[in-house]
Amino acid sequence: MKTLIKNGRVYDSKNGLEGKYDILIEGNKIFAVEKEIKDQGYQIIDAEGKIIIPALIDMHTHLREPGYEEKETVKTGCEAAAAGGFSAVAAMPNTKPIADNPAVVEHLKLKSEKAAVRVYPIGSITQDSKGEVLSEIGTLAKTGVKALSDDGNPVMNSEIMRRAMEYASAFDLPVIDHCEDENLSQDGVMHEGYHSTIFGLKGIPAAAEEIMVARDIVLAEMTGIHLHIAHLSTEGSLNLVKEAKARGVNVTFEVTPHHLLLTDQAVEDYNPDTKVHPPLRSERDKNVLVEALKAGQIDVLATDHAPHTYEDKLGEFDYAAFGISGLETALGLLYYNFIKTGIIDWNDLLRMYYYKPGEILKIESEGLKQGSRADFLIFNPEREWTVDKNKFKSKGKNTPFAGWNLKGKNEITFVGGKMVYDDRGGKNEILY
Ligand SMILES: NC(=O)N[C@@H](CC(=O)O)C(=O)O
Ligand SMILES: [Zn+2]
Ligand SMILES: [Zn+2]
Repeated sequence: MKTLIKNGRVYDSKNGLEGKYDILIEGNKIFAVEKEIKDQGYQIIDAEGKIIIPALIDMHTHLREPGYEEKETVKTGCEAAAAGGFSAVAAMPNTKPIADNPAVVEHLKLKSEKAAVRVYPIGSITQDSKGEVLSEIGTLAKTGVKALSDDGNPVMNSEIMRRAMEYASAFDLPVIDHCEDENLSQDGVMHEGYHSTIFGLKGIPAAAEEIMVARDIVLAEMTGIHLHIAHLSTEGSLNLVKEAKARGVNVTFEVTPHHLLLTDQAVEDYNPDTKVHPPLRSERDKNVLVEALKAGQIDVLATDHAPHTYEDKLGEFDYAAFGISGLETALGLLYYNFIKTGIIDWNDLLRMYYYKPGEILKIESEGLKQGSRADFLIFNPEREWTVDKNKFKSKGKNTPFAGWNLKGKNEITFVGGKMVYDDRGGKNEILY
């Protein structure tokens, strides 16, 4: 049975598409994309007034399984991804146990088989992500990890990082680093600056991130590997990466929606859902990141979806867990704040949230063309909605965006030719 999506406005400039097109899908593939396809008894989805783009790829997601199933499971995390308009996520290895060996990676692959979206495993750089002994990088590569990262933790020892990069290059894997000098961040809980002083909270200076970004760039230059900086959040880090790129260093970076939209001022009510690594930064940092977004200088957008339980976030700000549950708000926030306002367009979004992550992870990301996998989303730009964490598919209700009123929402996600999410008329349904 073929399905015909009619009358949608399609954006995918890489495949020469911008305007009204009909899309015919058969099995898991796109059979045709044409100005008009005649109905020959197909199953029809009317996308009049809707926008169709390739479904997004989130290269920084925490699925928490195995070990922290109370926070999230592969099933719930992938449902959240489907609802958010993603067809694929890359899963960070900071589970329990850490994905530093083939058994944990195989477990994830098995769990992912029945999930709503595709899952690409990331292996840890060091055993138990302790930063002391390298993981078995060759074995991890054979198991199919798409990158290496100790995310959640920095690799403090520069010698270990150097060796990790050398091994990674032998297997053509990018190294994704969570840049944080722990001697500087210590037990800080928010960005160090005016607001941390006023709120009486221990700060994490911008330098804690920037020093590690600088070190990693030096090591990437020395080893020639592809370095990817996770959740870049400061002006200083951005400048370091820009300079390195200009010198020809193979470095890319990602920015999260929350660092583009919130500042350290958001911590003023001591809401633990504003507590995240790296911390929400200064107004200036945020503005500089938005300028970079506008100038086309950001490589990748990524959620850093970090779900936690209510209990993990309960109590005093100082003791709450770090992290924001981001998969179900990312696209709505980015559309309403940056696309609708003309700061970026749909093709910019695709470059940062589909093509570049696909290229970095070396995974299929061919967009909307005949013969490619039918992974796309149907977005309703007129739909008004309010972020309601109780409607999240994710177990992680920890969002600082609760109650935000947005216009424009993902309504349908197709993964491999199958509709996995349907929110027409507010159904908010996952379909298997
Ligand atoms: N971002 C966070 O604040 N938390 C992440 C870890 C990480 O991305 O560093 C988590 O795993 O909870
Ligand atoms: Zn991190
Ligand atoms: Zn993370």
